[in-house]
Amino acid sequence: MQRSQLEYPIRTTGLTKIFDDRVVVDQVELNVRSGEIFGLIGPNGAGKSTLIKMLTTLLPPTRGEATVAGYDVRREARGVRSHIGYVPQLLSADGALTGYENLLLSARLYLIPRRERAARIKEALAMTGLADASDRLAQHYSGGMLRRLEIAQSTLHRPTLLIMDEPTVGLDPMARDAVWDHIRDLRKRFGTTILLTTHVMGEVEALCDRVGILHRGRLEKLGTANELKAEIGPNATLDDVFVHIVGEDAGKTEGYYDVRQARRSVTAHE
Ligand SMILES: Nc1ncnc2c1ncn2[C@@H]1O[C@H](COP(=O)(O)OP(=O)(O)OP(=O)(O)O)[C@@H](O)[C@H]1O
Repeated sequence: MQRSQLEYPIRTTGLTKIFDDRVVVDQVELNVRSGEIFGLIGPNGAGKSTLIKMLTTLLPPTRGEATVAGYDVRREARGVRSHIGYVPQLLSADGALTGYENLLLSARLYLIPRRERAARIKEALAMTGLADASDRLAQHYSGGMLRRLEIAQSTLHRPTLLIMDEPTVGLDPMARDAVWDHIRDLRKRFGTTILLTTHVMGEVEALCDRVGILHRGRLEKLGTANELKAEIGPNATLDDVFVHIVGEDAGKTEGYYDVRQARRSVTAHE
């Protein structure tokens, strides 16, 4: 079965996570289409990261079903893992290694044959605009360069699906635009399906084909940005939609904050 050519690389039914007695993800029904860039938004604590962790097999669901790249997250975790790329919220690049060495490590991790590694890494460096910085230690990279390196690391094996938890948090507008361009490029070149979480409405408008609004664990709305806005009124913004759905919890939504504060592990090597 060619699972990588599925119509829906992500399908969930009644997906639920309960920590102790607390329902953190509540019966989520989500179908992400092949080749789409899907944005998941929600206030802090809405359950976005928990949902992503279930999809990436890092957390077992309490109830419900999910297939990712055609594999069941509970029973076929290895299949899921080998067909996805995952960029977590916290820094995953190793600051004590160069950009090239980080990519080589990922190439080994993803079992890319030795004879293909150098070409794959060269292509990834060119795509992310990091070729000139490949011999520098990652701890000297800017926040935007680190993010692009991490995306390159997590897509070296050409995954069907790339899942990113807040890929542009803390980045300045130029660095953010470069990450967006890279995400679009991945979709264009390889047909990669992309699921990302964000707090930034502009990111959803600029980048995402469809958006889901998660509030207190429930997927309250799903559609294109224009569809969601049209439901509220003729001149509504996505912010209006968000406030309409999450109410006072909108205040719990962070905007930008410093990438180095949010992602400390690179400094652990300094
Ligand atoms: N391992 C855990 N044990 C108990 N509670 C947890 C655990 N992980 C997350 N939670 C709780 O689940 C809720 C949802 O957390 P989650 O990180 O999924 O939200 P989020 O939408 O990603 O928020 P943020 O935007 O702040 O990253 C939070 O209240 C959090 O405290």
